[in-house]
Amino acid sequence: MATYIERLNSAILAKRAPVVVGLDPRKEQLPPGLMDSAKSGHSYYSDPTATAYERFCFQIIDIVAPLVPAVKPQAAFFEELGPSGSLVLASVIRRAREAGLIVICDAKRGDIGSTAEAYARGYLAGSDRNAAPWSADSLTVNPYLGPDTLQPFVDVAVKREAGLYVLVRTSNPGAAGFQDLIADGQTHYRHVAAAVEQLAQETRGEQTYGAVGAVVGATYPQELAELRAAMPHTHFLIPGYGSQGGTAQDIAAAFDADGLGAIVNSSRGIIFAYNNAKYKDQFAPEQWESAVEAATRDMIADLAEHTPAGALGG
Ligand SMILES: O=c1ccn([C@@H]2O[C@H](COP(=O)(O)O)[C@@H](O)[C@H]2O)c(=O)[nH]1
Repeated sequence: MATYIERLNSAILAKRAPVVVGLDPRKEQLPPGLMDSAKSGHSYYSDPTATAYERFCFQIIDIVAPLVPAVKPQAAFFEELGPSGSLVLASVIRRAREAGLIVICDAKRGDIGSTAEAYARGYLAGSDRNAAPWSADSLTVNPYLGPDTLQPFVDVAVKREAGLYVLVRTSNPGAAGFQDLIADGQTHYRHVAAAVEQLAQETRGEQTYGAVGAVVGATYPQELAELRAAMPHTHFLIPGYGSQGGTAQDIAAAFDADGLGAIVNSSRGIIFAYNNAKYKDQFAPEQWESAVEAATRDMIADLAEHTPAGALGG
């Protein structure tokens, strides 16, 4: 089999796009008709919203699978629905993997070591899709509990050829509140970055990038450039492009000269593009799928034009 980074890089090179489409279904923003048809027709799930989320995500997967290497389901929107949402999350992950997509599950897990191991076993399937019930290729991880709590995730990830993305510098407006606090003359996020880079080095084998990556927000271009220099073996998952204001120019520094080293997420900007001012005039709400495709293609072209991702496959 192949490691997470080998599978991810070959998918990025095949699609010539370092783009991950976020699957963040929100009931109030679903395209017209989806909720009504889920309520009226036969459904496997007791909650019609769960049925609507599954259909919506399956349709998005079908549209984006030929265009991008990866999807990132946001566990929160599925968990919000309770047990049926958790079943849909598993089913969406499975469907995405069957479509050939790399799946980054954004669940931001973290706990004391022995509990962290259970999270890792539940989410990290890696190269063997049947190895975990939520059979993701990689998982986002919260490092707040300390370095010892990252190790169980790393051990499971290495064993199963899976990946991790540890929160280092997040995209939200209040990121600096805790992450920029100084200890021993350095910001908290730089301490986390040093630990993550160490784990990336330990797990990279012959590859440039290790199994342990970092979440770095597109909304803080200066910190992103600084972290890229400090973390040469760490793959970056970059949220904050599009809806949160991050631009392609803001994230150009994240890529290496081959256009690798980072993958950029957009969730609302793609899946709810039909509702976005840029696409509203071109597509009626019933044409929401065409809006998804147009927004995905536009993001790919934007990154190709304004970042070293233009070098992919070239
Ligand atoms: O620092 C972070 C970490 C995670 N996220 C998640 O990414 C997506 C972003 O969605 P958009 O609609 O493209 O803004 C969402 O699932 C967040 O929970 C993040 O934004 N920032």
